[in-house]
Amino acid sequence: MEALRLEGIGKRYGRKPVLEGVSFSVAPGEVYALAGPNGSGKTTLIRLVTGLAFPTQGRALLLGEDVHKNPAARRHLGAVVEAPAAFYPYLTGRENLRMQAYLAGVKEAVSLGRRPGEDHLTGVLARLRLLSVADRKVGSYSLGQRQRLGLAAALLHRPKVLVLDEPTSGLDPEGVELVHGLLQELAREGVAVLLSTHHLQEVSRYAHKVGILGGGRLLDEVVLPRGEAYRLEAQPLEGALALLKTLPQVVSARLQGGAILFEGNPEAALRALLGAGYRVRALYPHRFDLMSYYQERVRHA
Ligand SMILES: Nc1ncnc2c1ncn2[C@@H]1O[C@H](COP(=O)(O)OP(=O)(O)OP(=O)(O)O)[C@@H](O)[C@H]1O
Repeated sequence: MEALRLEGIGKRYGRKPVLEGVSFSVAPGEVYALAGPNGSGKTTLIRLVTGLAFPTQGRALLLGEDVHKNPAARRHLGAVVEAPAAFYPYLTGRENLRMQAYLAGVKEAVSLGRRPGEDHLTGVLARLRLLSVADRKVGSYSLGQRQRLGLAAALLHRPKVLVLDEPTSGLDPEGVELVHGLLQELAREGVAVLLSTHHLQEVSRYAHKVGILGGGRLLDEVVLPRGEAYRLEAQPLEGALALLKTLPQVVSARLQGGAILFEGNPEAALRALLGAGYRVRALYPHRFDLMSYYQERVRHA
């Protein structure tokens, strides 16, 4: 089952539509990045997914449960929407997390002393490299430290879906790398991650899909190639594509701009095509440039 599913979701403020008919889904273990120019609706979408705003059309499902009809669906969710998250400045980072865990009913994080609960809290703090400041008052934290504490708080109850609005803004380069690494790790552990970002180059290293928003609509959804991708020009094109799709050594293949774009073993693909009598004009490695694609897509929207 999809971890997160949006069905034709939209939002109006008064008569002004801010978001219209957006549908997509995020599977467990998948990282979905939302991109789009300022004002395209990314934050609005994230507020809808987390139940902070109500849709004027469509619905958002977390593990099959409607977030707005059934607020308990949010037990599956970890989110950082407003940055920096609100903490008590006169309590330490650890105390703030312990209190949030208590309020959220995360039993394993509230037990005191050298018990497993404390280990869980310490583990989350360590993941965000906050152990050295964990026992300092949050009032003395830098913006980046507070932001990382916000992420730690979102992870306390081991959510199945993590939703983050611009998680790397305001972080230093090390903090940025830490967050990107952590998101990859969480995805490997099976968490579905939805994040909004302006940093396409960075997220394209590990995101599985990028949704491009423009003028309140989902303009495009790009599935990022994971393995080596190749571009192939062959005749007749449609037949060559059909043949490639039958090869076990080819992971995926599709048409793009009068050629075939595929992932898999190029030697096996070439051998099969020549063996079946296709004319192959060119075969070369393909580097997908998400930034150029995005700019092109937004310009022509
Ligand atoms: N409460 C509100 N009332 C009226 N209009 C709003 C409200 N919140 C957002 N908007 C409008 O909705 C549009 C989308 O805003 P949103 O913050 O979702 O965009 P964004 O893609 O997150 O932008 P950015 O990249 O600048 O963060 C904007 O035109 C904004 O002015």
